[in-house]
Amino acid sequence: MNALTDDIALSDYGAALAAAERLLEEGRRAVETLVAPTGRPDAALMDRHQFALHGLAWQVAYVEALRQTLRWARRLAETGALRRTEAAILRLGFAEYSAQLAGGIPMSQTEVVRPSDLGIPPEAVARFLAEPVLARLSAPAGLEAARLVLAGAVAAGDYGAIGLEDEALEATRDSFLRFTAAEVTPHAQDWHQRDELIPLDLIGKLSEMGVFGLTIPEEFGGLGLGKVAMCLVSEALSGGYIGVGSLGTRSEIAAELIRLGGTEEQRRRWLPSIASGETLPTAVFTEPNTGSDLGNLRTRAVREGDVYKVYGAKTWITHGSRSDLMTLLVRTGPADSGYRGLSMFLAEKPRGTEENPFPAPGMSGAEIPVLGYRGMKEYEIGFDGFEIPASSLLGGVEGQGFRQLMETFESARIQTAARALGVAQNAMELGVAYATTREQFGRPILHFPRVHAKLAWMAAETMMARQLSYFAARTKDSGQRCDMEAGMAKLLAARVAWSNADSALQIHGGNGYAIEYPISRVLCDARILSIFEGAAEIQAQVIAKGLLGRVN
Ligand SMILES: Cc1cc2nc3c(=O)[nH]c(=O)nc-3n(C[C@H](O)[C@H](O)[C@H](O)COP(=O)(O)OP(=O)(O)OC[C@H]3O[C@@H](n4cnc5c(N)ncnc54)[C@H](O)[C@@H]3O)c2cc1C
Repeated sequence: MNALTDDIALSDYGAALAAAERLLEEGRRAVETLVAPTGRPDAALMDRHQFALHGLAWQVAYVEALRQTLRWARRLAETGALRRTEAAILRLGFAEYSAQLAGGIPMSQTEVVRPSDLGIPPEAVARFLAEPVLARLSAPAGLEAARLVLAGAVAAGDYGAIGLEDEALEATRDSFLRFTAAEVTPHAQDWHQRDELIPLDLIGKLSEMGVFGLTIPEEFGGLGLGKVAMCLVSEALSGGYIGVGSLGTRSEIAAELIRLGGTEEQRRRWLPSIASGETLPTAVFTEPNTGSDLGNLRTRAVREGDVYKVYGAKTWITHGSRSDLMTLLVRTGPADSGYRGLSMFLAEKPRGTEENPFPAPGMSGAEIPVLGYRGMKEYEIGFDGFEIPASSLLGGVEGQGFRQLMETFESARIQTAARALGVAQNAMELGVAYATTREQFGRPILHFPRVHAKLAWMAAETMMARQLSYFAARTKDSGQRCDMEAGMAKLLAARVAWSNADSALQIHGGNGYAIEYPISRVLCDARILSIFEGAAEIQAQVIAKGLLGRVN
């Protein structure tokens, strides 16, 4: 306990959390008045008051991040493992998020949502700020002391204990961190600059380590691990290169789709070869005119005897060419059938080459050059009579595709949060390395308060987003619905990845803008995280809906 600075005890943090929960309750009530005047949320009012609604979602995410960070600190304290590093994380995190809850949360760089935007009365904010521990938490001297402790720790390679409760998980994490340091980090910048596919021999090594079958049940050839393990592995690999940490994403999506929605025959046919890495899947959902609003997609599959013929256009398909199996979302119902007319197919395809990316009758396409997130390449794909056997309809029943996909979103978003944590960690480490070696005005730039404050905040917020993500993973592992938790984890971790990358690049000065410096890549990689797997605005919508209940 004496690791805690300024005599702020864990019970004081508990009081700060309770005050934040009361403010959140005020926020919920205020937003309900705006969007649910009759008791049930109204879709038109939710659109009209979207800024307030999404502000509420961010409040929820902040309060949950505080709750999970305090839980983490309490567990460490119980085992005597709460050191000055972790205490500084707790201090900075609580001080900053409390201040933002009262003063304004940046939903993006330009959209700061304030309590007044939600309709929270000024008296409620005043009551929150009157909580005695908040004034102590935000005392400048104590905050600066915490920043110095944390900046000193990260400069020595100590980013805080992550507090896993399971030794086997610690071992898994360590082995993947070692693998990443040896096999991924040294090559990442080269793969990015050359815009190359990640080598197949690395994919072979990942297969041997079980990356593609982590969460697939043992009876189907996987390791049968939970989503917490998935987080640790995804984070470790993404900490070297997001492309490597993302190789497993498509396998995770396909395996979840098949495990939950497939027939027994489809499970037996596909899960073992996905688990072994022999089958590389690709997720084929987005279309040129349909991204966030997937329920309106237009690519259609028409039944002709024993086959379906597919017509239409897809885009942004990651690993589209060098993959063997498409999880393909198309319309089998009439054009106006909305999400109820969608079906999911497990469509086999041959692997392509650079010269001929889609060597299959009825299929064509081209690469989309991108800023970052390289290593698997993105493609637009056209279908003109591409044939798939009727037996490849997932679950064997038409019209289930949207529901089947929704079932996988929680898992995919948790995995994306973990990828974001890896990118955030990578950015922070690059920032630390530069700040400790670059000298200006006769000293390492780390020693300037504006530089060490950036690093200390990166360390604090990365840990908070990490604890929130592990919480979402644990909730999923416990078998509960967790679309809100997964959305919060993805929302926050994606923002942290971006802000860490931006701050670390700033620390690099002009060199950060040079393509040869890895931070320039990490900045590009970080930017995608709040767009795909549900844009930040979509996550906020999901969280707010989850909080307010069924919509009229
Ligand atoms: C590098 C990369 C890889 C990808 N990989 C895949 C893949 O493998 N498979 C696949 O199927 N797709 C993939 N995607 C597509 C990705 O999932 C979509 O880009 C994403 O869902 C957003 O869709 P959109 O781009 O059509 O944007 P739109 O849906 O057009 O949205 C544009 C912007 O509008 C805002 N917005 C949209 N709806 C709302 C709303 N309701 N409220 C408030 N604001 C809103 C958001 O700011 C959003 O970013 C990938 C995309 C990229 C860039």
